Amino acid sequence: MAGYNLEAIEAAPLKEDVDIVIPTIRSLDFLEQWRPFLKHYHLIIVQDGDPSINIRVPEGYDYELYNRNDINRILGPRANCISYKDGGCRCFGFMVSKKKYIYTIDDDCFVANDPSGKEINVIAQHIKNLETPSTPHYFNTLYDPFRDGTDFVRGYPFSLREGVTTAISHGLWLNIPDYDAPTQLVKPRERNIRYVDAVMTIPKGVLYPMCGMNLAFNRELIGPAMYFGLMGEGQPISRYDDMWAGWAAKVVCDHLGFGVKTGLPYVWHSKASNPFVNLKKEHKGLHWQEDMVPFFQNLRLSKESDTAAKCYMELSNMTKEKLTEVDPYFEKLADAMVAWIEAWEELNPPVDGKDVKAR
Ligand SMILES: O=c1ccn([C@@H]2O[C@H](COP(=O)(O)OP(=O)(O)O[C@H]3O[C@@H](CO)[C@H](O)[C@H]3O)[C@@H](O)[C@H]2O)c(=O)[nH]1
Ligand SMILES: [Mn+2]
Repeated sequence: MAGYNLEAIEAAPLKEDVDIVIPTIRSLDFLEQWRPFLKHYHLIIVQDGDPSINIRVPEGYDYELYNRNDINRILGPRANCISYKDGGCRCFGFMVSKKKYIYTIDDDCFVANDPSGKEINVIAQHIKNLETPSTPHYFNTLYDPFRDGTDFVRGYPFSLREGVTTAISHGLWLNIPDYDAPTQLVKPRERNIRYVDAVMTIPKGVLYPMCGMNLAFNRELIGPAMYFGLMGEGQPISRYDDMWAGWAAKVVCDHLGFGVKTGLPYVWHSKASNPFVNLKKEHKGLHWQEDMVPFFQNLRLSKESDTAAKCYMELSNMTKEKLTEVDPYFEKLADAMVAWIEAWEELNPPVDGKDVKAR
């Protein structure tokens, strides 16, 4: 099996095909440490909060920066679908990008070291995850069979070894783990010190809690489904932006025949957000997830939905139909999902009428 070796990868793989999307309501000083790995890439900075505040971008980076005034100007009435005062605003960056791949990272994430002490090139690993197939139909017990030094194990059907195209690469975090507020409250000093040297495909039909902190995806395959929901100020829920996107994108990937991987690369997550503030923001999500997860687990998209955008419009109808009984908020979210797709298609008209179809 053709393997790959990260060592052989140039320092900035596919730099013309990747945009780095960063939501920030704080500071971009963290980019100083990322310079060796990110300096060749174009940044899309989505500035949340008060647009009159000037955010300094460290020298030497090629970037575009959008604040709330820009979002309102560009999207007009549809700007209401982009969260305010929630990291979910980052999805505006996904929409305005023109690149094939997106890497999104939080502004409190730094370069992590692997057990040998080597600094981790997150982009190189995410690109390799996205450029090699996923194996959602049958679990390989030696994990990612496309890495150097491993392969499909005995008993793995050859008819399944081609795998499927990978759409999402979900990285992890050392130090501050992405725990919900109740867990943070009972384990305030817990730190993730366990570096697991593995990349795994999330099996078809299985959902997962997607964290937006260290995440890459193929925008052409799954971009329209990566809407980070309607959260933050004026909404009854926050900090479920990435969760909503992760559940929706996974059911769309399963339907369209794309794969989702999780594991390497790691970042070093430095800031523990305030658990009491987080509890206030996410408490409805703690209840509603008991309904949202079964909703996504049980839904079936129609065969006419053969692109991510069509799947997402169908998901919006299902959200309105099935989740509004949980709370009227979901009717507003369903409408925001439609506005998101309309805005996406206005900014990203399908190239020569084609949109990426199911595989
Ligand atoms: O109102 C806001 C709050 C935050 N941001 C930016 O979003 C990311 C994540 O913020 P933060 O590091 O404070 O959040 P965590 O609890 O550590 O991270 C988890 O919650 C998710 C946020 O929904 C996040 O993706 C998870 O990893 C930072 O870049 C903040 O600057 C914002 O733009 N607006
Ligand atoms: Mn954080």
